[in-house]
Amino acid sequence: MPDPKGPKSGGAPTLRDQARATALLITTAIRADPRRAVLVLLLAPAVGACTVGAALAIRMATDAAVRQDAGAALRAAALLLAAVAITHAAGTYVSRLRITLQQQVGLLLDQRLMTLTTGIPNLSHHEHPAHLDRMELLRNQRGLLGSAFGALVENLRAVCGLGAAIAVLASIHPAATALPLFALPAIAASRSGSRRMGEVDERTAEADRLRRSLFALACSPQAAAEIRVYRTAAELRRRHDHLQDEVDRARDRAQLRVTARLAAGWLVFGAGFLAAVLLAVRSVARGTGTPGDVVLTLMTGAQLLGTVSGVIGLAGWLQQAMRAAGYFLWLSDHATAQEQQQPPDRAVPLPTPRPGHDLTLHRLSFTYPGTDRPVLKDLSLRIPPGTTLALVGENGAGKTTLAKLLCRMYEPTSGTLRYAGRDLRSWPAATWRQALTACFQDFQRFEFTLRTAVGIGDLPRADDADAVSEGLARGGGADLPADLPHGLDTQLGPAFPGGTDLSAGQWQKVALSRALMRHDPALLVLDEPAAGLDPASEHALFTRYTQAARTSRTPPITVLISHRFTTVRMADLIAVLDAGTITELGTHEQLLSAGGRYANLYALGTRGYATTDTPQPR
Ligand SMILES: Nc1ncnc2c1ncn2[C@@H]1O[C@H](COP(=O)(O)OP(=O)(O)OP(=O)(O)O)[C@@H](O)[C@H]1O
Repeated sequence: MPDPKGPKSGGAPTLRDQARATALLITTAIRADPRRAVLVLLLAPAVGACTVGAALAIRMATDAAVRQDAGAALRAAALLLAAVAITHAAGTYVSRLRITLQQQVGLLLDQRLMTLTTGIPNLSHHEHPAHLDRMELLRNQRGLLGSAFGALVENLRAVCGLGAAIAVLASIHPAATALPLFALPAIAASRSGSRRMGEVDERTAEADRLRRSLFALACSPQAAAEIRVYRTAAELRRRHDHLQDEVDRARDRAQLRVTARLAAGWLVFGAGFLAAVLLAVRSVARGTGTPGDVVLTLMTGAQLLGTVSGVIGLAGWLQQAMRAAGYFLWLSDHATAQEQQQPPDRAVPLPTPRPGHDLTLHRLSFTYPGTDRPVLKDLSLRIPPGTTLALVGENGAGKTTLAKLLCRMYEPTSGTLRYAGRDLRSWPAATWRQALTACFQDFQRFEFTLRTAVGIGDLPRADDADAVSEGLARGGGADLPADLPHGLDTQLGPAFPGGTDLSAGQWQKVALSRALMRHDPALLVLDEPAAGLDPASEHALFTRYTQAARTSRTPPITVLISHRFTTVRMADLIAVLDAGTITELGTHEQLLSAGGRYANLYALGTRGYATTDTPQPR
């Protein structure tokens, strides 16, 4: 597979890639249904080879008719019946088995895909620009993974049919065995055509991804109101069509060249076919061949034509399917590479971190992979146990990025994050995450029941009504069950029959309650947790939260990102982030009396202006 960290390959899968993809498909089929897989893999080539049986029987029948040999004619008829019955009955049986098996393979690979994509310890495959197009191709071509196995089996069947046809031609005239060679230009044209079309797919993947995202945007319920207010429907359509034209033009141009080459290849095969028939006719004229040989040449040639065009059609399918399997293997390699960056297993694994220790940033810098602009620069900071640290700063200052690093969605480019004096990388990311909980700025609206949407914040207690009610009380959502038609068991989300949609603030309360489900986390990250809450709810929530933290025996370190200064001022420690560096650090009172940036932001914020981006009143 291509370098998992590198850009798109832009070329055809290598032989090694194809061998790996074939092995992946066969082993998956065997794992999915061993009996069916073995039957299909044995019967498909046998059925392919039997396809020449009918042609052989017709040669026998023709020669028997010329000789007026009734017995031989009867034997030929029996052979014809058997060949037709075996080829068609067994062929249908193999096709049915193959179709069921390819569905099973598709499902198994879907399951593996879910495990792979959610198991990667960081977000590199979702955010790295070089990976986005591949992930998009994998998502779009995922459906081909199951049919990749089908394509493999059908190719096996066709290739065995081809081999049998060559053997039959050899029995007529040694020179006739060269007929399949005349199919090579058509096969080569088809292979290079599939490769070219694959390259076009990769080249146009970005435009196609953008086109799809415009389509999704135009159809999304979230964007519906703004699209109407700003009357952007026509503009969205124009941009969508422009991208579509770009993709279509590239595909049409490539398709034209591919078709021209294919036509030339078929002309060569036609010439070879004609030569083989002339050879058979000449043999009859010279008395070295029989009329049956001419019939057999015609039938085998026609069959070869069908088989070769089948192989060509299948080759396109197979190459496309192999490409999809290649993207799967790329993700699998990427997951392995990311896994290898985790600390090696210890003989005695480090226990999950417990609250009650310092969290320190030591000369921490970070640049997003695939970019060259540092977003965090040389940050050093000690956060004592139980401290609520508020991060403030203008949009783009790097606050969310720091939150992502704390959750190990990325690792620092240089410097370290330490907990209890240990580099966070001493723990596998999954172990570190057991010690933390978080509510993100772009939190997910999980359309489950209210109980589950909150309860999954602490899976072992997800169904425990008391634990969920406690989480709701902590997250400011105590009144939600009473407001909803079926209390905790209300299905959330408009997409479900009987589902109830929530207001933006109510969804936020669900997300916050989910984050506050866990007992005793060492770290709590709250990134704009109250942006959707009304000021009274927000104030009540944080007053309750800070009081609870101060009286708890094991309060977590809380990292709070907020543009609301009424909330920020409640924090024990405030850090002002500006273009990736900490410019001010202290308590609310210390920073106010320093009269610097924080004091300025606070004055604006408490006058009702959330950030300095908002124009100041004159
Ligand atoms: N996945 C990413 N890849 C590359 N750059 C990114 C990525 N995510 C964020 N950035 C860049 O990192 C910088 C900091 O972004 P970040 O989201 O951390 O800011 P922030 O302080 O949280 O802003 P806000 O207050 O608007 O939420 C921005 O310039 C942003 O463009």
